[in-house]
Amino acid sequence: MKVAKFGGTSLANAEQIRKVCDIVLADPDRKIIVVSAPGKRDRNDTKVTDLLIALAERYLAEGEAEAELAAVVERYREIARGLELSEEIVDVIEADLRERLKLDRSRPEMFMDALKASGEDNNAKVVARYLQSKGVAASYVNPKEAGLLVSDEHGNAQVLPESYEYLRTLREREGILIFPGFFGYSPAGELVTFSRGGSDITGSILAAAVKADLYENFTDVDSVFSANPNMVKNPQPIEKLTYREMRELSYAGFSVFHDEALIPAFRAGIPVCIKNTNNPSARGTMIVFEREPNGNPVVGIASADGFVSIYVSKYLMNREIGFGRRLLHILEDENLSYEHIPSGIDDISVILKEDRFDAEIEKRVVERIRKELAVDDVVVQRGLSMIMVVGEGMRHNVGTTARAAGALARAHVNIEMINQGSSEVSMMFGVQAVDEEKAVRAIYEEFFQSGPEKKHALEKETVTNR
Ligand SMILES: Nc1ncnc2c1ncn2[C@@H]1O[C@H](COP(=O)(O)OP(=O)(O)O)[C@@H](O)[C@H]1O
Ligand SMILES: N[C@@H](CC(=O)OP(=O)(O)O)C(=O)O
Repeated sequence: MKVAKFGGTSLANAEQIRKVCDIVLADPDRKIIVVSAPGKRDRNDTKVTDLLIALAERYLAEGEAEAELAAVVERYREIARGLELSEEIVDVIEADLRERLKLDRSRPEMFMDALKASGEDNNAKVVARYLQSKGVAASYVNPKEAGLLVSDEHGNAQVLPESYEYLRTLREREGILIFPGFFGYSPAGELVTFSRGGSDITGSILAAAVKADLYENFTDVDSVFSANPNMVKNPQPIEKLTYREMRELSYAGFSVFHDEALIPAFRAGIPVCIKNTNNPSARGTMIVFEREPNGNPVVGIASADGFVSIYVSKYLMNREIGFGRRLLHILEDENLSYEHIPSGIDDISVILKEDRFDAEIEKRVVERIRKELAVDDVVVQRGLSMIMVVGEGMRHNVGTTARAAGALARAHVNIEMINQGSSEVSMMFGVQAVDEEKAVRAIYEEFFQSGPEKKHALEKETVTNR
């Protein structure tokens, strides 16, 4: 049995949905189908999830949002017409949205999640209806009734372990099951969404629960590439990645697959395949426990902007017991999580996501660090990008850091910080956001375009993350 997830771009309009259904019907093992909300039809389009956020925001602010509601309903109307479905499904969707708008607005996060999730929920109903119209035994599955239980952190849910047992019973159901991605229900029965892009997580949970032979993740590119194709022209496709490599890469900016989506499949030992809805015969990228080395220590280079660094220095910091704990405690009091902590003898930097660190929080945090930790200096630097260089082969390969740093120096990119990840399969460079693309291209050229003479032939062992 296979679980197949189709992303927003794969379901953006009627033509795409027809392709998806052809793919589903082409393989009888594709039994559980996870769908996203309709995504962008072209570069300048808006995803239905973003239309729904706009709808919820306006309704929360003004108690009225007819234009925003109409924009969402129109997307489904266009799809229903293109699929030659009766208009009745559009009425059902509009009625559903109007019901959701009646929910308690005094709890904006709950209200927002209910609206956001309608994108996948209604799309799952459309896809099921279309398959039924073709005489296929397909049915929509409601995540509540199926037992997809999640924590109650709105917009950032985590699956609860008991879900797996409930969801396992999906195996026994007849026909093709169309399951909406992106949300589950808290034990109190409230709808809660995963973070953005979270339909990938739903697919992984279901694949783990039903012990699928394969989790297929259909998107709009032939494979995962060794660098973001929006930054590097024709980057090398990747045939195979280990779970650990993919987790590092997706965490660090490969938006093609959600970084939290790997864990359920990994724990259950389910291989993941990233494939293209628009070119299903392309082999795609397989994500597995281990892969053969290919002579290149680096498999991919990811990047993301929007980071801030808090640099703290204090003479003899290394001898002060509890310094790190007290520093992190200050962040914990502000409900801040951190991303990286490169450190030296007398200094330490804490890297955070910038969007959660506004000027007010910054002032409080800096004051407390100065006062409570009696430091020599504390400097906040905003506008940073993190470049992550990833590859299992880096564990056995001396000199990878020097090659990457050399490439950055030649491209005149100033390195603000380096963190050789403890996982040994990644290294991180902090650079100014303006230099992000230049940095990615420079490292890409070093490891993927410099000719065979530069490739390290040292990597002998099978790379593994078992
Ligand atoms: N390294 C990469 N390899 C492949 N695609 C990437 C990479 N980095 C970023 N992307 C982008 O991810 C996109 C697919 O992800 P997403 O838009 O979330 O798709 P979906 O709608 O299928 O969920 C691709 O179109 C591509 O622009
Ligand atoms: N529609 C949701 C969830 C999702 O996974 O979407 P997509 O498959 O289009 O990335 C979002 O936009 O966040």
